[in-house]
Amino acid sequence: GDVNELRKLLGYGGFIHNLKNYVLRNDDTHRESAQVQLSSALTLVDRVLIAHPGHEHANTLRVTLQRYQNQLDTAQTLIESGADPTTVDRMIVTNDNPALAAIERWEALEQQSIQRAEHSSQLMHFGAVLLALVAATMCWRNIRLARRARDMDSHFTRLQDHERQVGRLLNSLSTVRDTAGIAIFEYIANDQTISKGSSLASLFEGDAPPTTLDAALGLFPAEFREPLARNLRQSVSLDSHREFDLANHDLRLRVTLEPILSSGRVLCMVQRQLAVPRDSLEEQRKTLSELADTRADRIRKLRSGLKKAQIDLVNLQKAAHKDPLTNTFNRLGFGERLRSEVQRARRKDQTLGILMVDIDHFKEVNDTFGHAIGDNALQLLANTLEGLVRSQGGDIVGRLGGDEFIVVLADATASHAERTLKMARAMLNEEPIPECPDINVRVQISGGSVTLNPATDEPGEVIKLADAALYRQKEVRHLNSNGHTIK
Ligand SMILES: Nc1nc2c(ncn2[C@@H]2O[C@H](COP(=O)(O)OP(=O)(O)OP(=O)(O)O)[C@@H](O)[C@H]2O)c(=O)[nH]1
Repeated sequence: GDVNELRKLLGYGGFIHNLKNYVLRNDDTHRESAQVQLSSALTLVDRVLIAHPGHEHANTLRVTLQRYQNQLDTAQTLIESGADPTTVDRMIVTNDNPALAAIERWEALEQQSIQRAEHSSQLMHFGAVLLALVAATMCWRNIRLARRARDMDSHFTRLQDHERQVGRLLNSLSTVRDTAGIAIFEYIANDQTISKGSSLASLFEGDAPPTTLDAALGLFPAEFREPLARNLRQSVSLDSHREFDLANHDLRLRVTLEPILSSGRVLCMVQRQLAVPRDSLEEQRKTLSELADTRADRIRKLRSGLKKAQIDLVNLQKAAHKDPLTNTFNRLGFGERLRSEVQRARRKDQTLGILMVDIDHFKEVNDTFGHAIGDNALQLLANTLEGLVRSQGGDIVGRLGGDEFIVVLADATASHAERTLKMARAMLNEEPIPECPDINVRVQISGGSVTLNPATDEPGEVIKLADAALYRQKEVRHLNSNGHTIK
């Protein structure tokens, strides 16, 4: 606005024009107009310079306007002093108007800055648009992401629903598989006439219901017909079931027949067919191998039990044949061994030496030192006799009861037995009874000996003879010892 105003004040019809008219016509009105225009222009420029002290074009214009003021003042002085107007005009006023050139430059500059401002505002505008675009894009992306997240959420929910549905479906499928095979045929029996239950009419799908017993029975599997007919006729309860493998299916059909009774009569028969999953081959194999393992385990246990029982039996047999205190044969064991020894001797045509032994006054040992010491005396005698017989061969030592022992010597006679008795006495004479408080006490024995010839003798009789010989000797010893046998 200032530049336009200056152009008006200084341009065509402005200061130069009025100055020229004043000089050439000496017209004060033109001079005053020129002065007003020049003053206004100076005021304007000064105002610009106050706002923009360093304004290059305003400064140039200010200098030019100062020169104009000088021209006007000089022209006025010359004109008033009567100088020739044309000369003054030629000298002072020229057609040249440097102020206009300055204004032009100023204007160009302003134009330029306006353009720049416009340019930068365009740039800013562009930037703003760009930012808006970026923001919009981001916003749009966010929206898209949010939408995708929501889509995924709902997709996930749908998947879960689907999964639940599939689960339900699978459950119901297995239920269906278990129960789909159930078919119920119901018949009402009325004596020999069978009529179909009306509520189950649909099962026959339009076929005429069976009206006779035979026709109705024909609907059941062959193996049920006979028992069903019998039960229907006899009006008794039937509880029967059969299972069939369904060919080409992994299923077994379990068919049951159940009578519905009323007042002791069969009202109707209900046949239930239940399809059950058949064990897979692998499961069957597994079950079989488990069964085999269990059986093998049981057989192993049985075997080891049997072995133990056999050992126990042998031990028991041994125990049954032995005297637990002295480990010599008891009466039972001795009898068995004697029989086999007699047979052997008979085969070999040999005789046996029999020796019966008894402790003298054994009762006194028990009474004086107690039963435990008495036991030790019995063991000492048994060990002595065992030590004198041949461990390998047919010799036998047995305890017939109490303090009475018997010795059988294979391939021997009574004199062998007598020698054994002497040796036993000699050894016992050297040996105190174990743990006996009186170390001078010795086990003293009496003995009776005989020869057993299996070819002619009866063993029982021979043993009685030996016993008699023993008691004879006992009597002699008692007599000699005067009743004092414990030394
Ligand atoms: N310590 C002990 N004593 C026994 C056992 N069996 C029997 N007796 C005892 O042995 C004694 C046998 O006595 P008898 O044979 O009648 O008499 P004895 O004192 O030996 O007299 P004689 O034979 O006539 O010399 C009894 O007192 C029985 O109680 C036993 O296993 N251990």
